[in-house]
Amino acid sequence: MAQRMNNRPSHQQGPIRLKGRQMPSSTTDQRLLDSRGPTDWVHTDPWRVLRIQAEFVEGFGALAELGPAVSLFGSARTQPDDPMYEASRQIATRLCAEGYAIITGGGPGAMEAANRGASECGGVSVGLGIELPHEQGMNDWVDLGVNFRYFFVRKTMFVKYAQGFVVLPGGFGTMDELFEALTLAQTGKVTSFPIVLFGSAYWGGLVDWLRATMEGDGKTTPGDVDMLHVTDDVDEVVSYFVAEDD
Ligand SMILES: C/C(=C\CNc1ncnc2c1ncn2[C@@H]1O[C@H](COP(=O)(O)O)[C@@H](O)[C@H]1O)CO
Repeated sequence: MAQRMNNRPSHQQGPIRLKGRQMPSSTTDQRLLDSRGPTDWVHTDPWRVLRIQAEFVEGFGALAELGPAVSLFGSARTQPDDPMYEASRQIATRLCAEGYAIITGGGPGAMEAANRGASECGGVSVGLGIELPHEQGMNDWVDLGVNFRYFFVRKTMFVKYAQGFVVLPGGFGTMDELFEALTLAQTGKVTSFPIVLFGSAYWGGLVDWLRATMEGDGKTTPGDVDMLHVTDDVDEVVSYFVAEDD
């Protein structure tokens, strides 16, 4: 059968070849660059899903090769003359000397102290910042900083890239981070995740309540509260993590 000659012009669009009436009057790049159109879609959930994906991609990319790390939490309001500021700095320095990177929320107070300890020790000082209504900016001691729009994306990073948590006295933000880790450990979503509460005077009352009232009322299983290790001793914090790794 004779081959039908067909030299009509064609348009290649990625893997697709178009001819005749299927040919577009402009290129994909022209449509991308020349037009604006309505902008409402920027404020819709499908677009947010892409932004959320982008945050995960950026976070995973920045932290994938971090090596062993500990996340330190504590009040954004801890002042440099508060003994807990120095404690946070010391804990970070000592963990850094054992080869751990230090991850914090990148803010002021106990976070700044921990980043300072890690940076001064020559280790990896990570800050996972969060967009807040009153912009604070990252503390000056963060050497590797990632800023997040979404709390839940940021919280994934704290858990995914750390071997455990050290929690210094703090407010709602600190409690949120502590109880997220406890819930993940209790439900088996993370295995072997040491959580140290530093400062027995601050945490003792909460731990007593968790045992006497929450566990006493059957709302947790006996033994759940033992996931929390309370101490006032920096050496003990360090040996708790080092022993876990052995
Ligand atoms: C409110 C103040 C500063 C807020 N800046 C913060 N920057 C980064 N991360 C923060 C900030 N505030 C809270 N966080 C996170 O929660 C934890 C501390 O919260 P708390 O309520 O102070 O305990 C901390 O670990 C961060 O991850 C200045 O006054």
